[in-house]
Amino acid sequence: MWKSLPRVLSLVVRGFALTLAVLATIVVIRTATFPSYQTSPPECKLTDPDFIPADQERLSRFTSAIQFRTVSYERGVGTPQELARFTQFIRESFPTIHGSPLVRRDVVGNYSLLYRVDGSDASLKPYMLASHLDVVPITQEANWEAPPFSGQLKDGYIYGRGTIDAKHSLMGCLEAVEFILSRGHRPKRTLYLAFGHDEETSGHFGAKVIGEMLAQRGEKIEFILDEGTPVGEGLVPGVSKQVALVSVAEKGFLQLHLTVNEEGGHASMPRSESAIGILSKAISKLEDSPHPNMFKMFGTGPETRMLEYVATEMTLPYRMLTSNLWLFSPLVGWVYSKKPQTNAFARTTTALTRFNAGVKDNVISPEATAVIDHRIHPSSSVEEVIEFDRKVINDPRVKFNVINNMEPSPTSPYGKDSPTYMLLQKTIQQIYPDALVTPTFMVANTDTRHYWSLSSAIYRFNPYVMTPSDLPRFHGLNERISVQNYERVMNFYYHLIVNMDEPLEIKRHGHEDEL
Ligand SMILES: CCCCCCCC/C=C\CCCCCCCC(=O)N[C@@H](CCCCN)C(=O)O
Ligand SMILES: [Zn+2]
Ligand SMILES: [Zn+2]
Repeated sequence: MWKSLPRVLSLVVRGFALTLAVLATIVVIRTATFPSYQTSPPECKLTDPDFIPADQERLSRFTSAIQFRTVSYERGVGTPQELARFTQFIRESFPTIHGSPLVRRDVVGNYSLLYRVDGSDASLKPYMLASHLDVVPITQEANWEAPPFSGQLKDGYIYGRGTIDAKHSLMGCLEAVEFILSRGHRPKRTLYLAFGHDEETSGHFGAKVIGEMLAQRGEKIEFILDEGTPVGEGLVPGVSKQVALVSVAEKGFLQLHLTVNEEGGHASMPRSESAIGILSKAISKLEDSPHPNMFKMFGTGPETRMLEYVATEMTLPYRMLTSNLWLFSPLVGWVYSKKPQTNAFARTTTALTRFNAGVKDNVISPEATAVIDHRIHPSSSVEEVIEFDRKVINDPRVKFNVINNMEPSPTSPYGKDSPTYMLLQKTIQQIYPDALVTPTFMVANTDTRHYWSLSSAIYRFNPYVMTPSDLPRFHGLNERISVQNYERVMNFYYHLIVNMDEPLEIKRHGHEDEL
């Protein structure tokens, strides 16, 4: 038996080498032949006279919009007087829209706005552009480079709460419609503009009511475009070109309230465990046990499609990994887990957002509570997340209470078979001729959850450029937008509305073979 050992070892080594050689060959072939999902930009860009300039008048309207302190604090707790003033400002600032016989304006839930611009061809299904009037509260006001409700212009940027979330798209849509109507143009297809007033606190009194109202009217919408992911610069690992990230789905969420009740008492005679200690251990376990990495689970959801769409444009190492996710998805998953903004695409995330306990320095608190904010990956579910957390905590003294939840959204159609996705892609390329376009999903939430029954084609996209250093400005310090980006925003919506005059099914602009 020992005599044959060298022969067996040699066979094993050869087998191993052969397997490696076969794998390497497959990897090389796939890297070299991986398909490109990109199309060349359309030739017909709108020319100068057809371009909306970010002139003094438009910038001043945008600045004024930022100056309204339309803050949403908690569900049902907002700033009604500011909202009323802001909607009045909108009415006065866009006289053509508000005076047009083609436009119907409904005020919904006291402050939200729903506009219907009647198209000339009633046989076409309407589409909808959405945004919101409200903003999140200010933090660290003293550290802002310009006052947060000033709309101050500084070094080519407009500063203020709402500049990127999301008064840019609210005002951009209105500027585009005002521009089109003031030129005497009537769109072929009916267009809705839906602007909720409490998106930042879940849209319960705004978008939800708009959704119900349209559903009651029996309205079916061709496609919906709301705020969302941006044109990323340096956001997608391995891609140096700009990447327009079009969210075709949205993560779910689960806000969990955890409570521990134990005996309290005098701080001089503590028991071995306290409510605070038990809850601290529980949430520390949650932080130490992230939910499964979907890349490592060989995911086939939007997270992998997002990468495959830009694979051919990646630097060689990333290109090789992405063209061979069948082999390397665990490695890609590991890379993505390293940064918060990419980790959010890899898994269900766990954020510990509140921790409350104790009333006095020398009193042992009988109760400790915490809030966990999970954002649920499209391939998981609310039930799976609760089950996972219970197993990780594994302590019956920690009581679970679901505050609020939503399953991940359905995925909207994308790619060459979806005329609406291709129309968005074409419009994006008219504004960003050098950008790649890829489907992805939203890691945060939007008002679109209230519109699921109205349309199966729901997209979330912000037509401005963002770099990694811009991400903390979302809900954060020094929120700002460049004048150049605001101009792109207005022109994106304008181009989109013009493009919607073409029949959706028909291939356009000499790119027939690509559509
Ligand atoms: C590999 C690709 C890497 C991409 C990098 C990340 C790109 C992400 C960029 C932007 C995401 C911004 C998210 C903006 C969210 C705006 C919506 C929002 O704030 N929604 C709130 C709703 C709150 C409702 C109450 N529960 C939220 O989600 O908290
Ligand atoms: Zn927003
Ligand atoms: Zn927001």
